[in-house]
Amino acid sequence: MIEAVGLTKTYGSKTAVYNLSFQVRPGMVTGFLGPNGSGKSTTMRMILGLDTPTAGRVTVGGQPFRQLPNAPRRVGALLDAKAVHGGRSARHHLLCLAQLSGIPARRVDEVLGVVGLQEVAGRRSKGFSLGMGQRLGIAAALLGDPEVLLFDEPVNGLDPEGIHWVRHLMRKLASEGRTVFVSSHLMSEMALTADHLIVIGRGQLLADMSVKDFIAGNSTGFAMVRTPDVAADREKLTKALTDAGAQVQQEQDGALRVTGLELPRISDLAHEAAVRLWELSPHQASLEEAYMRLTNGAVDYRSTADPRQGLQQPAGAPAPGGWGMPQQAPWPQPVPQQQPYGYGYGQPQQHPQQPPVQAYAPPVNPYTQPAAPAAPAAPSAPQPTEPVEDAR
Ligand SMILES: Nc1ncnc2c1ncn2[C@@H]1O[C@H](COP(=O)(O)OP(=O)(O)OP(=O)(O)O)[C@@H](O)[C@H]1O
Repeated sequence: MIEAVGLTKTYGSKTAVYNLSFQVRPGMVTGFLGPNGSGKSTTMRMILGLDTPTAGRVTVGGQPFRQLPNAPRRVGALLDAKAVHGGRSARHHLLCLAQLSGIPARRVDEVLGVVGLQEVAGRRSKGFSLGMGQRLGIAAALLGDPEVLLFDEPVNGLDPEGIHWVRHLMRKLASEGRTVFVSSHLMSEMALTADHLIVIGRGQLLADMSVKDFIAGNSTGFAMVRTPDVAADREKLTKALTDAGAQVQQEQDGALRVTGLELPRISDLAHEAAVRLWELSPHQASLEEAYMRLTNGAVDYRSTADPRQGLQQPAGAPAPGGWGMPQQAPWPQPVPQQQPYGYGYGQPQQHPQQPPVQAYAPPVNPYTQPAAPAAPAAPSAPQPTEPVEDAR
């Protein structure tokens, strides 16, 4: 188990982590989430004794990392996959780490197999792709067969097969009773991998709870309502629902996204308004939506739209000198102003890509299209070539 109590780290006038207290328990995958610069890597470095807390403490198995007997055999970590001597081969790099930690050399080939790098084990790591480097970093973390594992952005640069593999590896390690603490910005992946979440913003704890509770507590469920493609019916139903206190947003495909009313009530109101329903289904928001809503106020770095001032040429004008570009801008104009996600506490959830009802241009309702010829059956998904199982 990892335990932080009042953990604080300042760099000069910058407070990277402030008064963080949490526990990371064995037997589950704990996701560590937070916007860029929120203090995740700093926290992980303090767990591993690479940074000294300004205040508070963090222990692994009850002791500070630096006081842990045989620490490399008990804690494995992937912090920075690029922190490798590029002139060494993958096998040589792992052999060096193994020798430093008193780990038998045969273990190197085991972990090379686990991460799927056997074929390139003799190649210098400076020629490795980002994903291969990540795999090598994961191999290093597994080397000592540790009971506690920390992974900082382990799927960074991995291809879909690699992401799938990491997900299963994390879950397997946790199912063996290990403590698995993993940071990631990939919410869809975290939703599939993690059991528990610790979320920080600007160095402070925002949430410490199960994934299920996090989504339920930080998002609003909604009903998807689909009517026949008759604008008058849709408007009638929208009015009836709004009058009853619901918030109604129209989706691109004409469906209505309704919050604030239970499904039976929506059904009754549709019946009273004499509007037929083709769909009435409950939906749970995604982890990404819940995360956006929770961390909206703690984001330090937000993008603005690119105004490209002085770069746009009127149609027919000569191309800008020296660019050798076609005169027509290759993107639709004008570029819309990018808005930060607009979730606010207590506000109806506003999906950033959904236009408000008034701005709606009728889309094609797939339910009104003539039946398309049956598509050929999709071939079964090819089985990814899994790296060989850990031979321990
Ligand atoms: N050695 C350092 N010296 C000064 N400031 C630092 C140092 N390390 C981190 N910081 C600052 O502390 C804050 C937290 O950084 P940290 O790398 O821990 O964030 P993070 O959550 O891991 O970010 P990201 O998601 O972008 O990796 C940032 O503002 C960063 O600039």
